[in-house]
Amino acid sequence: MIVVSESVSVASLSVQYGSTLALQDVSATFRPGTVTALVGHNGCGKSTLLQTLAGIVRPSSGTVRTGARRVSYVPQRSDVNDRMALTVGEIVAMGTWPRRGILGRANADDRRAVDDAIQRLKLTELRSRRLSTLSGGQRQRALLAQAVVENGELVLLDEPTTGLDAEAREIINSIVDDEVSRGAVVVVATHDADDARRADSTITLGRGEILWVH
Ligand SMILES: Nc1ncnc2c1ncn2[C@@H]1O[C@H](COP(=O)(O)OP(=O)(O)OP(=O)(O)O)[C@@H](O)[C@H]1O
Repeated sequence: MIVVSESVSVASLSVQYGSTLALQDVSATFRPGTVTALVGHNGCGKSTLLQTLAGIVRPSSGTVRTGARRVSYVPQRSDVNDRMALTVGEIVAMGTWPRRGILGRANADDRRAVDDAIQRLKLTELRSRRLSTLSGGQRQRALLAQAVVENGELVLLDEPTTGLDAEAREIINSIVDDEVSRGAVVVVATHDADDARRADSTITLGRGEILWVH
């Protein structure tokens, strides 16, 4: 159950990588129980905004307010190291680490959360397979299952449905709906027109600046 009711926001946010200004004076609000889609051309700053909300990238100026939220961030699957000798089950179980620490013992609730996420993302048959042996859609479902176990109040998804077939997209969309129903703030970077249509609001970025909000 989500209890954080205030919105997540960024104000006058700028992010610079060396001489590249990836975000410029971006201000936006993300409300609990809603999905916001970030859209725009390649390189317009979508991933940078997600990573700044996740606390991975530090702003050059401006503020990020996420409240006391647990953050679940799922990067673009092409950015995930697939040489890790980890099985789907192990990847999903890593979602319990924020609660118990890497060395902590998993309790019955942790095991139940992992089993539940594996079932909801239809990964039961793939549980013992290594990430490197999975298709793109299977890999995306495994990464999302880890985020589901984390049970974050701010859920950041980078191109979760890009290149996936209708069945995988349906599974992922139903998880996004569930996250929204439990009151999470969900932000999705996407090139997919359907994802943008499904969202409660859409922020269009162009060269690091907000062009439109609707
Ligand atoms: N680690 C980095 N170091 C230097 N420049 C970077 C880095 N990450 C991103 N950039 C640059 O910042 C700008 C914004 O990139 P970002 O990845 O946020 O865009 P994006 O909208 O997510 O793109 P895509 O749709 O291709 O995923 C681009 O010009 C990119 O080249």
